[in-house]
Amino acid sequence: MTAAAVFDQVVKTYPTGLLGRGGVPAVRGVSLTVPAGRVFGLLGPNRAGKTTLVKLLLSLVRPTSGAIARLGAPLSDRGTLGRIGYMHENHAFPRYLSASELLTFYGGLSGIPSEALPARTAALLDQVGLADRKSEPIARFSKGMVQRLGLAQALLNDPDLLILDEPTEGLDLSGRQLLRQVVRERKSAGKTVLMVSHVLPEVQELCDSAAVLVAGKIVFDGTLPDLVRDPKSGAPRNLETALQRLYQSEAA
Ligand SMILES: Nc1ncnc2c1ncn2[C@@H]1O[C@H](COP(=O)(O)OP(=O)(O)OP(=O)(O)O)[C@@H](O)[C@H]1O
Repeated sequence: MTAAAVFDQVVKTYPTGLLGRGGVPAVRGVSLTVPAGRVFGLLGPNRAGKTTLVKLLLSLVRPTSGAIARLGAPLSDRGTLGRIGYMHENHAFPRYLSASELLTFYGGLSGIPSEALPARTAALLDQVGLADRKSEPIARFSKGMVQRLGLAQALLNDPDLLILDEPTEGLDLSGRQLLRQVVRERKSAGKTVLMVSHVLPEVQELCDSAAVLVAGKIVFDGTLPDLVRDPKSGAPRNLETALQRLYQSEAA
């Protein structure tokens, strides 16, 4: 099975300062494979470079060096973007649109045939619990409602790779339950989910494997059971303890 994403020695330094002479090293030589058909967690402290890796995969920023394969093709193959769904950590939807209009707009951009759009948007709004508010402007939505809409938007094209960046931020208990259900359904359908999250119970419950990024470098890449296993004694630890140890490797 083709990997959903392969990063090979990827470096991303954001240019800063006059004429871009300075630079923020966000990703420093990352080699990583996100297997297809699995739920993969991307973990790490703030500023570790997680969102930058996601932006590189989505061609929102360009790598400084290294190579990236997206759904089995190089980044230059833009067609693969149509097979990805992205739930952003901070949605910037036009607030004058209604939920229904927004999904219709994005559905059109994703190439969904216009005759199929009404049924698709209605089904998704129902799935995320917004059917009764579908005609109201997004400006009237709570944060959790916008998150639900963001999830619906990311699912519009039935993506082979669903990328969730801090998806549970602002979601209430039923919203979190919905998200868990969506992730499980994607996996059962053989699709890949790449999840950036600081919410450890969700990571532990949903992810098959994970990579831990610290200061732009991978410090762990493996299964969840391996992540929580104490390297010396082999005994299982809780995920928070395991991550704290890894995050301390930042200074190394
Ligand atoms: N456009 C940009 N220009 C300059 N520096 C940037 C830019 N975007 C991100 N950075 C820097 O790159 C580093 C990694 O940022 P990134 O957003 O990838 O981290 P993250 O792991 O997603 O963090 P968080 O958990 O806080 O969301 C940080 O030092 C950040 O300040």
